[in-house]
Amino acid sequence: MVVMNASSAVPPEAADASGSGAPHRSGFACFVGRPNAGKSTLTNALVGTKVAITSNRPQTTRHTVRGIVHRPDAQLVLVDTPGLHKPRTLLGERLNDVVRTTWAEVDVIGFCLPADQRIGPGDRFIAGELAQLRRTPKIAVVTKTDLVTPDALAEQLIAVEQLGKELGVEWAEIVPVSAVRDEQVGLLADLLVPLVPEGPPLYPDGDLTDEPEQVMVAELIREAALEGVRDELPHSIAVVVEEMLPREGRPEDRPLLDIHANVYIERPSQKGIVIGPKGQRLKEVGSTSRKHIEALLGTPVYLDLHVKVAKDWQRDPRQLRKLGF
Ligand SMILES: Nc1nc2c(ncn2[C@@H]2O[C@H](COP(=O)(O)OP(=O)(O)OP(=O)(O)O)[C@@H](O)[C@H]2O)c(=O)[nH]1
Repeated sequence: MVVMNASSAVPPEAADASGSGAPHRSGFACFVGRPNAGKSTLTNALVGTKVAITSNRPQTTRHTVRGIVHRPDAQLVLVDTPGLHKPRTLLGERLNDVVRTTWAEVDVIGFCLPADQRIGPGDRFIAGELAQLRRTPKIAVVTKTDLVTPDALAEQLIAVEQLGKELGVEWAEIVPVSAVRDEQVGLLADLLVPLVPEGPPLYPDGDLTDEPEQVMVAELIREAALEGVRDELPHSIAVVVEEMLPREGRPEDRPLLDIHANVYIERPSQKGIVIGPKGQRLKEVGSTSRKHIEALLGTPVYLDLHVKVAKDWQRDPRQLRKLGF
């Protein structure tokens, strides 16, 4: 596969990334891109563990989830943001604010563009915003390369280079990857590392994320609750973990973590969709998310889920705060 050097922003020591002489580097990177561009999947692939939340529905990453790539020569802290989009609700505006704040704080930005989608108005909107961030280096990441032919990929790489020229964004690199096939993911890390400053590790070895556990657990539940829901429900579900406590009186070698969580919807009419006939759907949501939570936390879990209505929570500032926005 090709890597195109759009400019020569990589300092010389990059050639010796894993070599003994190179100084240790550490810093923050974030992936931006339109909804469904593959940002979360790429974060997971780089970190090697499921930390960000993926879904085949757009706009599912609400929280800024960090994954941490530990290497002998560097530590990359990955910040995963929601997609930037034209805001229609208060929640939409808040999400965009989160994205812009994140951009201004990171050392390098990866702009994700799916290989199988034509560059559209959404991508141009983001590229235009990126052009205004003069000092932060940007890598264009062409994602999902496994979905296209080599010819189509080559065309997309050229289109991305063209997009940069047109809107005045200077790409430090343009790199094609497939997160699903784990192709060029390591190379992407190699290209990101030289763009973060020299410095000691920011997080202890072994940490994958500093997102509070409760938020990650809530995201796993939300992801399961969204699965298979076809209409506009994705924008109407929020999950809050009320309590996470080790069950008392358990033998030391057989611990159990009690988790109580509320699934919030906007209208009573949505309750049936989430719960399903005879509660079957909610049961599945519970057992699916429980498995993921157990894998994440490494302990058996008892999960107690309740569905509640928080009327029009997307438009109400007080509700938004309560739900963590
Ligand atoms: N074939 C293929 N599919 C991918 C790849 N990366 C992501 N996908 C799929 O694309 C869809 C969207 O991926 P996400 O990682 O959730 O995208 P995102 O950009 O984080 O999406 P938002 O959270 O909505 O902004 C999912 O169905 C993924 O499985 C890839 O390398 N190859």
